[in-house]
Amino acid sequence: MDSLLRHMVDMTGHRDHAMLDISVISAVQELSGANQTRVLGISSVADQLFVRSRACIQAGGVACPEEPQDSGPGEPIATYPELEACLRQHATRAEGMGQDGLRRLWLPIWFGERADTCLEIAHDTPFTPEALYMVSGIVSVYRNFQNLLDYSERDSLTGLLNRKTFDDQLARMLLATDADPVMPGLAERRGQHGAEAQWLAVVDVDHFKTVNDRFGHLYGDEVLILIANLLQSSFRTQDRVFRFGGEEFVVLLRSTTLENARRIIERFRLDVESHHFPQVGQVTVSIGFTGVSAADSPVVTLGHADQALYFAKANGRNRVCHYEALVDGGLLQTVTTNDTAEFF
Ligand SMILES: Nc1nc2c(ncn2[C@@H]2O[C@H](COP(=O)(O)OP(=O)(O)OP(=O)(O)O)[C@@H](O)[C@H]2O)c(=O)[nH]1
Repeated sequence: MDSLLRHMVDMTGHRDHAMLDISVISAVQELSGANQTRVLGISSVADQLFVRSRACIQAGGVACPEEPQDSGPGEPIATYPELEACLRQHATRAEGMGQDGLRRLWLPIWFGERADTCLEIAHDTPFTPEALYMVSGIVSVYRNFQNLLDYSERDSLTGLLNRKTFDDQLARMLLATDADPVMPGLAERRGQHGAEAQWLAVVDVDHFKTVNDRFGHLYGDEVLILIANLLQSSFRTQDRVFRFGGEEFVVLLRSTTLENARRIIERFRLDVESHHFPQVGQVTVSIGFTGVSAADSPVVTLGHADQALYFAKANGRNRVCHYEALVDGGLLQTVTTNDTAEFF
């Protein structure tokens, strides 16, 4: 019992998803005597589900060997047929046998209709009912705590990440790409040339005040939710999408060439333009984007993308503008003083 309490205190002391993942697998691993425990992330890309290991621990508390962080969205769900069937049936657990001869128990963490996290426990003997009962209890605490973390990190209208998490996500992206500059397997980069970099785009709905004024705030809110959905389906799982408030969204695009970044962002702009918004009809967005560098503070980088966005707004709207190209073309000027930049 002491051990269980100690793990509960540890789990609920975290304010960070990554640390929470590690503490839940440590608890399950130690208390159930499993051979290996993993937290799996489940993501949807172009209506296909993919599974990726987010954290893993082996018997004796030994961390599993690191997996490459960015080898695409992960393994197709078909690699896990029992889990696939379990998700389709909205069930709370699935069991199967791995190629290594170990039994597998999968426990998806459901939030309403979605389960984007799943615990996987590998063990060589069947679980006793007591062990299963205890693991289910840990999973419930994990789910509640994830919910709480999500609540503080996400925008309540759209479910996107909120402004509060931006600086941290940006720092993580820069750190991860420093450590792992090569990302094989991404469709967008196949056959492309040019240096890969990180990009930040600011997306703003055009004439949104008119949408609210003509159709009311409820339809305005619906437009924001649909744009958030389009953002999530247009960008890759490695990218990060935020709602900064009002009708402004920010996207961090990870490791791609300028040509690809422009193409992906342009594709999203077109997706919005061609989407039929119920009652409202057509809605368009203007977008400014810029390269991200560890040398610039988040405020400076956001300022660059904002300047490109204002340029797009002032020059017809429903368009994508690249800050560096505008500066190179003499259409924007930047004067850098210390850590900040001023624009004209
Ligand atoms: N429905 C709804 N409206 C919001 C929300 N947050 C901000 N707004 C509205 O968004 C509108 C933003 O209007 P403006 O900043 O004038 O910009 P705009 O009309 O989009 O014009 P341009 O950006 O110049 O194309 C305001 O009317 C705000 O009240 C929200 O959460 N829901």
